[in-house]
Amino acid sequence: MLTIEALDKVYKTGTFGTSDLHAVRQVSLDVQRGEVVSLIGESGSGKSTIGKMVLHLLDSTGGSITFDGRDVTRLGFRARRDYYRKVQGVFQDPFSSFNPIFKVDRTFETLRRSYFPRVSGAAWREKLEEALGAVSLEPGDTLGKFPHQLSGGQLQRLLIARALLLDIELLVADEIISMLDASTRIDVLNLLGELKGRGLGILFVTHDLSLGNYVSDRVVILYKGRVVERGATAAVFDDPLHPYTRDLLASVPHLDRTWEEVEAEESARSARLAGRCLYHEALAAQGRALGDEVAAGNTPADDVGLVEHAPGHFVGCFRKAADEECPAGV
Ligand SMILES: Nc1ncnc2c1ncn2[C@@H]1O[C@H](COP(=O)(O)OP(=O)(O)OP(=O)(O)O)[C@@H](O)[C@H]1O
Repeated sequence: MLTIEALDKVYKTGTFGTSDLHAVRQVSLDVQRGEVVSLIGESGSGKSTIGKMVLHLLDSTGGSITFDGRDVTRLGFRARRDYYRKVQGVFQDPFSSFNPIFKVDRTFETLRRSYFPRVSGAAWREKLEEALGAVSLEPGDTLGKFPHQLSGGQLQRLLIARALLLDIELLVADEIISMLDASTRIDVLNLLGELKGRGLGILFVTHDLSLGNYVSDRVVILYKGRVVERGATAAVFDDPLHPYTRDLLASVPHLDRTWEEVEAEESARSARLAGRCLYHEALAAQGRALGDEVAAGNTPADDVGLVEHAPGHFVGCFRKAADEECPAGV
């Protein structure tokens, strides 16, 4: 459904826009129907920039984004409208998505005017109640209220309901639960699970590894704008290969294990992987001469800058992720 290939974003910064900030580098990933893919990385790793490019809120600098095979990086007005019927985003702060001086209903009315001008009042009401039901909200509890009269979780559900009114196929969920309290978080996560069960594809943007683990089928680990590892959630979480992924995982508290157990496991893994770069080893095993491939202008991997270390489990160069260049020049 959604395919991103070698996506790049350079922001112009500085007073006169003379400096470049390379926020997203050669990122490739895909999201299929009925699948949750988590984009995980620390603050500043480029997650939101990718989400915004998918939502056409930002232009990319290079690479491609296709939806069902159609390039969506350059859309005209009408094509953009059609795209937004299928792809919608929900963001971190639900309060800032509503105008505090209007009742929440206004958000739905705006949508109705833009997309459903010919739908009768009764039919619209039915459709709205159905969408609210899908996110477990009672119309009587939420409609007719001002944003400050509702909780963050209720507002976030209203935004998801708004997206559902368009029969979307892909939801970009950017840190949508970071501002919610623990019990509401689980409700919203479970809701995402239900929506996925109904065939929705979800690109779930988070800095929180445990959330990524909870909801997603596949994870993409991002570091300084670059994908360093990606694969099935269980594969990446059970056998993290890239040092950055391992650092991220080691920093998550485990309720079921003592700190000593986690440390022992991590030092055994570090010893196993010490001094090795699985990226280069895998390429060597595939009999590829890195230098020759690069000189020929080829991408020396199955994916941009990644090798498939195990089926579906991709890893990048261990050193390129840091600011230093890859010693093999890839
Ligand atoms: N409009 C902009 N102009 C210039 N630089 C930007 C702009 N937006 C983001 N950046 C920079 O691009 C990099 C990636 O930012 P981005 O917001 O995508 O990261 P993120 O992983 O989503 O972080 P967070 O989790 O904190 O939102 C950061 O260094 C950020 O400062």
